[in-house]
Amino acid sequence: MKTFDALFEELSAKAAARTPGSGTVAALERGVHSIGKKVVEEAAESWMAAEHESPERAAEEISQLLYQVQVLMLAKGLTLSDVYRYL
Ligand SMILES: N=c1c2ncn([C@@H]3O[C@H](COP(=O)(O)OP(=O)(O)OP(=O)(O)O)[C@@H](O)[C@H]3O)c2ncn1[C@@H]1O[C@H](COP(=O)(O)O)[C@@H](O)[C@H]1O
Repeated sequence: MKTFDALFEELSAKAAARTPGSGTVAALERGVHSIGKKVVEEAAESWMAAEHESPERAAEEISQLLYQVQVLMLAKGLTLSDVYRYL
């Protein structure tokens, strides 16, 4: 099972290598504005799934939110440590 930290490592490597075919690389090329909208979209879908759907569906939407948050971090050049220091 993939963890938050392992996913960030994977996405960082793909961003650095500009891996062809990577959706993450494509999202980074679209930029912060586009990624920000995906964060908001997935946050709303997580909320709606939590209110109206099953725990499994909520978990699926939340996983997509976590992914989009990591893409936003990469777009801003942030590391996990940059964020964790505020937890
Ligand atoms: N966890 C995710 C993940 N969650 C969501 N998404 C993408 O985020 C987008 C949002 O999904 P939506 O629900 O909005 O679906 P959609 O409306 O059909 O998609 P869009 O039209 O918005 O693209 C989709 O295009 C998904 O591909 C993800 N893309 C990648 N990952 C992970 O990131 C890794 C690297 O991915 P690549 O960079 O594509 O190789 C993968 O191995 C996965 O583990």
